[in-house]
Amino acid sequence: MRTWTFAKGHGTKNDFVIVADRNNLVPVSEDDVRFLCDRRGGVGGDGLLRVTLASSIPEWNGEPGLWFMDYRNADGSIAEMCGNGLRVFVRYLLEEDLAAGERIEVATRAGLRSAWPQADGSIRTSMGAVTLVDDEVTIVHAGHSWPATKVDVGNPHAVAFLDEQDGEPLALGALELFHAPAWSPSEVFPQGVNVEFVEVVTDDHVRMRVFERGSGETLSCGTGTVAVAAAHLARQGRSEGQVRVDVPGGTLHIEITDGDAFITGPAVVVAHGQVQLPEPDTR
Ligand SMILES: N[C@@H](CCC[C@H](N)C(=O)O)C(=O)O
Repeated sequence: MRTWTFAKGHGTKNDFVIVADRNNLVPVSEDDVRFLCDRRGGVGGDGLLRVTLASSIPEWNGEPGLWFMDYRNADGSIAEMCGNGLRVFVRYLLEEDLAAGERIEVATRAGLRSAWPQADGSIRTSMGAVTLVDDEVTIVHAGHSWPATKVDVGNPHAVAFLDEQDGEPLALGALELFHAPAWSPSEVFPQGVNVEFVEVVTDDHVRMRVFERGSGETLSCGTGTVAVAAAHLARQGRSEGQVRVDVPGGTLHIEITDGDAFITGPAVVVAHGQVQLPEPDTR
């Protein structure tokens, strides 16, 4: 039996198990991640955030004195970036006195990201460049089809805007039945994809639901809100602007600029504890 210390946090109810392993000494298997994220058999979360020094990560070849956000989806898969996870990661660093200051830099698989804790308790983060890919894709499932825009936010997204023909916006019961493989055909998204369904409120305000690669439907996806904001502005012929994005778990404020994107939103650590991981042959 392995006993690990963990914390639990969330950003707009996109929730994460947080495990610190300063020198990256304790291996974490896909089974371990699935166990930790299991809402009935484990701690429960949409993903795992491992806090480790960038200098201990062989794939990181940037500045060494930073903390590295090692993010895993609930199914154990590795993702390049997690927008909500980044704010929660920074909240954890602050609370554990592992970082301080007006600007905190974090190493991630998608590169260096910055965070600015705000006076109101929210955290603003940089998300890097957003790329809208020209070729439109079609998401097809159970008799419905939606044109979608491919957006890269360090990780892959397909953004579909709903209209009247879809019935009551964002209340399509059928969405509950979706599974990621149904709308991530391997020839279009060989690495899988996160899919956002969007209802437009105004030119600067949208609502969305998201089905995340490796986690299923979640109550929020930070990179997804950035993808949606960029696609929403592009439909208006704009490449920059600010968009309020409502997700089932709350609201995030997105700013798209030339060459960077920013998320401002809440991030909290809600629990600390110890968890006993089963040995591989006793799961
Ligand atoms: N919830 C995250 C995104 C997590 C990774 C995603 N599921 C993927 O596989 O790309 C966010 O807040 O951005």
